[in-house]
Amino acid sequence: MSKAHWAILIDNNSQKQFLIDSLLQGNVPTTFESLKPQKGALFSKLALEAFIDEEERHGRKIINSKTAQLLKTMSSGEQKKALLAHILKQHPDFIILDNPFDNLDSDAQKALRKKLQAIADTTSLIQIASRKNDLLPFIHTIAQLEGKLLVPVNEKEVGSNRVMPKTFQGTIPTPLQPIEFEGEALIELKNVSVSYSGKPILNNINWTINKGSFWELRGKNGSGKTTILSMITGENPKGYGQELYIFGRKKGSGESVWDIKKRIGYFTPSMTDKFTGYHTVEHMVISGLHDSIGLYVTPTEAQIRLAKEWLQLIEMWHLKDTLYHDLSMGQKRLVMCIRAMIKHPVLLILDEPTAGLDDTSAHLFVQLVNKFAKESASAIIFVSHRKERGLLPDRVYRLEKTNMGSVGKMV
Ligand SMILES: Nc1ncnc2c1ncn2[C@@H]1O[C@H](COP(=O)(O)OP(=O)(O)OP(=O)(O)O)[C@@H](O)[C@H]1O
Repeated sequence: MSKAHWAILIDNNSQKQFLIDSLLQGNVPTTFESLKPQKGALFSKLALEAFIDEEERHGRKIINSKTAQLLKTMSSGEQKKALLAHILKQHPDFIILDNPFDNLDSDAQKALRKKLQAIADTTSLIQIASRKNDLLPFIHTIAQLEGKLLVPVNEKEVGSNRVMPKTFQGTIPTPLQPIEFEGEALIELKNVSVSYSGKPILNNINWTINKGSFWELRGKNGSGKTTILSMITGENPKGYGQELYIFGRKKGSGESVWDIKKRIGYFTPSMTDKFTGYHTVEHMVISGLHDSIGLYVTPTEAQIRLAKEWLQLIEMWHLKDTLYHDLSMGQKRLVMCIRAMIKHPVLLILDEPTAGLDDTSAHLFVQLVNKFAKESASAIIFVSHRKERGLLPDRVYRLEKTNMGSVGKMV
């Protein structure tokens, strides 16, 4: 007989971690009574991060023991594949799939759907989903997680991704001290190629990012998006000896990493998924002016005023004294976004910023990015796998995989 499966829809108010912990500890809500004495496994970004941590701290390779490559350096698709293979080897009775399709391109999503369909005969699946379009078609028992409470949902009532249109009132606050940059081209890659251990990843990439331009960077898993970003932020040594110009200076010509960092605003969800500090919302926003996550110095009056304007813009001023830690996921993302924007960086990089957000929160996030693009002089690179509805980039730079490494196409 086939196994029982469940889908749990979550939004900003869902206490997802509470549900996951309860299920794994055998403290299951009545809906899941049949799972009680059984062995569960977790397929999630956090589970992956725990393995990456283990590797970094103790040098223990667990899910990637068969390859020489560090888990941290694998693409999202490669990491998820390794995690699923590891889980299946343990033969769990049930698997909790926490937003399993996040960070995966359409082919990888298709392959994962097929795989999950195949294991559904022998293993119970509990899919936690922020986006309704992600629901697995063979799961018919659906509930909404409201706080800690599971509320059954009729399958027919699960609508498509309809979201309330929302626009932000007011204007983007101006910076305290604009960061100057003379010249038009912020970043130039001329015939840049990268390979790892002889495997070509990027093949003759030509891409110029000019002042004030708004780019979406697209490409399948493993196409080299992170590799390009890490060269732009100065963290990847592969840029040395190549025609790579960062804020007008050739890579390796004595540029300081600090000079690069101060001109860049950066946000990717993993920056804060593991952040455990106790800082207020107001201090988190101000910390963007110091390039730290969390504030470790006393803010000035002007900084406090500026943070107020930003928090008013996103309608979160009333939460200024709330601990960042206690915000919902959607609220956290908006706060981290304005933290990256507050200094009006010359270049703002948002790396898959909407992963894990429900439809409404993702929509709000996109509106804020569009608004900033329109009202500021900053250039933006927005990386996403999903065609993010409503995003209005000027141009798209797409990496297309070939056997000789990815080539770039401007769309
Ligand atoms: N330090 C490294 N050593 C070996 N291989 C690496 C290293 N860093 C990246 N790679 C490989 O380079 C390829 C491109 O990885 P990258 O992370 O840039 O892709 P991506 O487009 O960002 O993928 P994703 O969307 O899945 O995050 C992958 O196959 C990855 O395994």
